[in-house]
Amino acid sequence: MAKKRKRIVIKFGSGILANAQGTSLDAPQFRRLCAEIAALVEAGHEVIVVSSGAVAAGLAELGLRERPEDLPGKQACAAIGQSKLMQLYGKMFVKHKLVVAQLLLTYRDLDSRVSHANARNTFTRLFQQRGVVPIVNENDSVAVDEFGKFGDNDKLSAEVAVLVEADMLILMTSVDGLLDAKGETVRAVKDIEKVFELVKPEKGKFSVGGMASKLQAVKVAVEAGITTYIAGGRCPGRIPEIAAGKAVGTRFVAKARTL
Ligand SMILES: Nc1ncnc2c1ncn2[C@@H]1O[C@H](COP(=O)(O)OP(=O)(O)O)[C@@H](O)[C@H]1O
Ligand SMILES: N[C@@H](CCC(=O)OP(=O)(O)O)C(=O)O
Repeated sequence: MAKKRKRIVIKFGSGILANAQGTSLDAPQFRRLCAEIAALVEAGHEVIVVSSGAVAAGLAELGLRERPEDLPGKQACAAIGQSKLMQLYGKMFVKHKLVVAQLLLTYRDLDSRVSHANARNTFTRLFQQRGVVPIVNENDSVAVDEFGKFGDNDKLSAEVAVLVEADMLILMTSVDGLLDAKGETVRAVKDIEKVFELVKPEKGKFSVGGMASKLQAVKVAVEAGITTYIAGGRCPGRIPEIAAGKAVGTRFVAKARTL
């Protein structure tokens, strides 16, 4: 019998959190996404949000219109933007009597058994406290490539889903799923290896990952036995629909879990 209360990791990409110009965060969009998550928590699910958007949120303060190429520029943007991001989540979730918890992770926080266990213990304790929504991002202001950066939040969200033994991972993005060569949404994928050929090089102006990184992340999650979805983050209702098992976006079938 399907579990009624699920542990769900939901990733929001930059493209669905920034406004069209990319100069600030899209507050109405945050309001709706947070309301949909609050309804899941109210229904008894445990939800972790992996949120991009820090760099996009910091651009305007530095007088920039595009993602900076240089590392200090990106890190300064993230340092400013991360606090704006959390302020906005805090403001939206408090309306639903929910508290936000910020977890900024680097690759190093998950690459050894000890640090892995520490991170997992934090999530476990947060879930014991009903009414908390953990919000995860990469610790961009200090993580640098040569010291093992995740690089994109698709990968990070899959690692978090594995860490907490999630039942489901949902990647909310600017398209309503993986599109085939005719531009139609692929409804279900049983063999992840067969769909990499559908990836096109384009991605959102403020995004890092692109579809290739999403499929890499999906592979990690489904191989760990976690059902994964890619779905449209600007389509109202997708989050509750997926949680209820409706066929929206693209569903990637999980491999059987090994003991
Ligand atoms: N086969 C495909 N199906 C859907 N989107 C694709 C495909 N190949 C490439 N893409 C691109 O992936 C983008 C989504 O990834 P990205 O821009 O990184 O979003 P996010 O900020 O949510 O991580 C889409 O806007 C689209 O341009
Ligand atoms: N950690 C970065 C986002 C990195 C990232 O993966 O972005 P995206 O491809 O939009 O999910 C930030 O907060 O801006």
